Amino acid sequence: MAQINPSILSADFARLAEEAKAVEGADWLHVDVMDNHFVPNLTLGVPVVEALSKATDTPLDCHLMIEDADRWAPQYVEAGAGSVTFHVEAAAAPVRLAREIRAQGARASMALKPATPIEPYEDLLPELDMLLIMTVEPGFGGQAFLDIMLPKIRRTRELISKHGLELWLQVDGGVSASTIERCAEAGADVFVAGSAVYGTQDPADAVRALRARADAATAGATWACGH
Ligand SMILES: O=C(CO)[C@H](O)[C@H](O)COP(=O)(O)O
Repeated sequence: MAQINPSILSADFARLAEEAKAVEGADWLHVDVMDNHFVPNLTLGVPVVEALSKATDTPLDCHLMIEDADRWAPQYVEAGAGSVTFHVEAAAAPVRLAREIRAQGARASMALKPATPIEPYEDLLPELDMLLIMTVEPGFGGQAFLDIMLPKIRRTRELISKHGLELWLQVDGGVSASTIERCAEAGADVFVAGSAVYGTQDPADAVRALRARADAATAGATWACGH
């Protein structure tokens, strides 16, 4: 079954605990950490993640859009994240970092910006629990989905299958009712959605509807039966 991870970037930051509760039933809550250096936007850090982890039973999927990921990622595990995604462009030692995150008991995930190809990182895939392919330039919610990322999603799914890995394949940016099927058909199985969830009257229902669309698009796909 497809996993839907609402992004709190599109939530009301003055009511984060309520906004987290509004999507209980989602698989993970996606938490966008931005430092105004790696991306041109500033959001939240370790203390907010710690508070959020106490405010919801939904596990936290922290996406670090920050420099010096090697230094900071372990602190997000300590703060309560169940999955930590670092950008390969911001990590000095991605293999060591992934091993450290796993040793702390969390899922280790690596993200690629749109211009970063997957091929140089094929040998790293067994070190990861999830690979995130950005489908917008990271930094802001509400951007248009980049169709040109679909071949990269397809090639990544082929690599995962070729190596027989359990790796989850996440997409983030512009995922909505009109784009999720294309992502799912290309091989994604974990979907981050910000405005398509929090921009609706009923966020929990939006999560269910997105999951149903993704599942319908991948019915019968051999890789779509996990989780
Ligand atoms: O990482 C992100 C931006 O860098 C966000 O998670 C993403 O953009 C979600 O927002 P939307 O679904 O509205 O595109």
